[in-house]
Amino acid sequence: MPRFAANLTMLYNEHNFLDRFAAAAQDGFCAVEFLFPYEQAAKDLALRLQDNGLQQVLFNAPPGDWAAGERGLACLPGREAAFRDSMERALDYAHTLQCPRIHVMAGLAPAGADASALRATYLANLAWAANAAAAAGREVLIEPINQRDMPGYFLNRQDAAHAIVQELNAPNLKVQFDLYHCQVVEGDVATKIRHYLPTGRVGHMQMASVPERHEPDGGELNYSYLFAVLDEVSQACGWEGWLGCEYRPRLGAVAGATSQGLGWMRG
Ligand SMILES: O=C(O)C(=O)[C@@H](O)CO
Ligand SMILES: [Mg+2]
Repeated sequence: MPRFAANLTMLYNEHNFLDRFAAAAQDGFCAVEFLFPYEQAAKDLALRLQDNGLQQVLFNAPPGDWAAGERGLACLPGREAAFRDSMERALDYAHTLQCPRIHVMAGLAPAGADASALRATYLANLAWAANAAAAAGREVLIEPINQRDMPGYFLNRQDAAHAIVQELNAPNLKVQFDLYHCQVVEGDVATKIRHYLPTGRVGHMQMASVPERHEPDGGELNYSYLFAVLDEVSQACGWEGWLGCEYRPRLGAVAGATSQGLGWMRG
């Protein structure tokens, strides 16, 4: 079976954020990820990891003003200074959490913006971020996200993400391959696992059912089949990454909802 990481932003919402670590460990997870940790002190998070025998495998750099609608800064001309500040903040957290990888969100394409100017800004910011992260021994990840969930998001397709990683040619810049977004945008998920994992450009994976973004035991993707493909391909090419459980439990945030929904993992 793949190595599963619990996404503490989406799972265990029946608990306070800091209590989600223990809940995940009790359910058998040994790794966690989350989106934005910045409301908590890094040292408090590190303590929860340590107390519960967990490793942090991924989190996101600050995405700009989320409440105002921003979804990352990396492709936005004129926001380079804010982007660098966000990356430095993320690297500080990564150091305390001993987290090897940081997801850097691209941002929403401003209406009417010149796509080539956005791409040039994105590439320049990613090159800077990869360089800063390399000095700290971390990886930078970029994730294609579907526009149904995030209208206007700049990076949507696997091939576009891989083209950028190839163009920048920084060994610590990789793709975050979220099977949920891949299925929504382009499909052919098993073939893409077979194609992209052996390239060495995939740094992390995530999953959820489609279209509901619930547990991976229903909807239009057959995860039993995809886990077997992932196992086979990982073994053949030596891929040793994590598969983040980035879904909203079907039962919501009622007591025990996340644990009750984990039958797919136990089976
Ligand atoms: O939405 C996703 O998928 C993610 O992985 C987040 O990090 C970005 O919203
Ligand atoms: Mg994702």
